[in-house]
Amino acid sequence: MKIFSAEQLYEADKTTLEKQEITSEALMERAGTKIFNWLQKRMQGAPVKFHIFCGIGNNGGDGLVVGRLLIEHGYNVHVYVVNCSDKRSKNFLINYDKIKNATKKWPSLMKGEDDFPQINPDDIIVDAIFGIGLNRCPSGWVKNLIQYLNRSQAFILAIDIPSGLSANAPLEDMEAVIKANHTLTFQTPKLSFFLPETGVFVSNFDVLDIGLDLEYLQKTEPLAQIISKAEAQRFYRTREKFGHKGTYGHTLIIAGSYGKIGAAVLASTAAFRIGAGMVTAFVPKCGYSILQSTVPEAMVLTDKEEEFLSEITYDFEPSAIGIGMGIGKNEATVSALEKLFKNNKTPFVIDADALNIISENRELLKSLPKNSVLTPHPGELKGLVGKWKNDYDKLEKVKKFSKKHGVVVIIKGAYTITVFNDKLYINSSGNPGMATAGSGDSLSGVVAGLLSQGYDALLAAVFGVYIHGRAGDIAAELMGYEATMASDIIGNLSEAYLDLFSKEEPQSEPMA
Ligand SMILES: NC(=O)C1=CN([C@@H]2O[C@H](COP(=O)(O)OP(=O)(O)OC[C@H]3O[C@@H](n4cnc5c(N)ncnc54)[C@H](OP(=O)(O)O)[C@@H]3O)[C@@H](O)[C@H]2O)[C@@H](O)CC1
Ligand SMILES: [K+]
Repeated sequence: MKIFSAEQLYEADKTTLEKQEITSEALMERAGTKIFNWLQKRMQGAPVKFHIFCGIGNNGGDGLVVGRLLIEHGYNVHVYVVNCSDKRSKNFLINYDKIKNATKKWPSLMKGEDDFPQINPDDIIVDAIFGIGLNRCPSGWVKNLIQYLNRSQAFILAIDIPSGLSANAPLEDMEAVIKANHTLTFQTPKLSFFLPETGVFVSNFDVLDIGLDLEYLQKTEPLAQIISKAEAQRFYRTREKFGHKGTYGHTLIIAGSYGKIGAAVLASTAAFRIGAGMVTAFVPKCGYSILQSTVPEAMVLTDKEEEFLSEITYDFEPSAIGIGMGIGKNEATVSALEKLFKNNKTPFVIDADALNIISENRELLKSLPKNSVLTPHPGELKGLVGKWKNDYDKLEKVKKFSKKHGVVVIIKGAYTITVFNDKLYINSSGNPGMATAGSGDSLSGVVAGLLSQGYDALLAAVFGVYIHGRAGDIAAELMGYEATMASDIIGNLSEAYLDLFSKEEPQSEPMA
């Protein structure tokens, strides 16, 4: 699924009206009806009280349509107009009249704090104050209203986007945003739903298809692409009937130091589980017996040092190398890394301490093999690209870094985002149970294992992140978030593969 900017959505709206020869009023009726149907399916006429807060733009217009339809179907509804300006939109005004005609009374006009209504915790609030047309921070009594609604404990359903949040621009005032329990967003989700600073206001969302012009949506380059099951199915490469272990490559995992040999174990196992034909682990001497006994399928090479890596030598041609997990930052390890990178054309996954070493020895960036996949967590990312002002600034910095060094960067987080040049791929699988030690090591093993099977760097990254997240979802379904460990994620890679082609993904489900 594609993510479009607010500007592109307005353009799509315009094209739709022209091509479908409908009025903007009809499109708003369509959008409002989608919201109403969603509610009706779940509420089934329940006598719960709805408070619908409408702004004076088209988001408010949507709120008026929903209010009218709910009232016509016998629901207990109070509609308020948050009268923050005189510049009411045309479709707001049309629907303002329509609700008056249908109900024989005007909605309540709110002009300040004295008009704030009493709201009980078991009421439902529909937030239609601002949509994607927000052009400044809510202030004054409107900001106070937003805070009042957030404090009410009532369930808040946001239309299109929680009011106060921009679709694709940074947040200026954390205190002036509706904290929605659920958001029903039109046509495509908005970029701010997926970024840590703004995504916290959108705990769950559904996408409602309002029939915007398909041709426009297909041909327009989006801000970002969401990767879910449908996309992952397309990325998957069928295993050949006459393939042999050599066909699926030989992954070299260079990982571990004294006390952190587990990182090498996890990454090697993950590389196998994702389908690498052979895996060799390169570890300090102290890791030899551990690897041989915990991953008997793997071959093991050891450094001359007992506890850390100092010189990386191997006598075969790996098809991919995963490096950095648990290696520490010993001086000898730094120069070993430098030598390894120089003139090496093997596809690389670079993780953890290898990233920290690069951050602290920036000359290493020059020898970074092109098309490497880097897998930083936020701390490691800061080391690579510098501090950022906000999540949008972060994305721009990473795009620049990716372009400059010719590498794929996986920004790990609640929604992991893969960046390659100007393109963003947002992963939809995964869960909070995966925030656990070793989860990153297993992802590096997965991506390295895919690279060695011949997936190119971007595909290995995007597909690997999806499958890894899906394995984490299956693990969490069985064990719960708290008990899920990295080895459980690896243990469920098989299920994640099987799940790719097993059953249909439910439509319009929340993506978290
Ligand atoms: N595009 C589509 O495909 C479809 C879109 N649809 C719907 O339209 C919505 C977008 O509608 P929209 O463009 O009218 O903007 P909206 O968010 O209602 O607000 C604009 C108004 O708010 C005002 N204002 C802004 N910021 C403010 C602030 N901080 N504090 C105070 N005022 C502020 C601003 O005032 P002004 O800047 O003029 O003073 C203006 O009057 C979209 O989210 C979706 O729900 C669907 O109906 C159908 C298909
Ligand atoms: K809204």
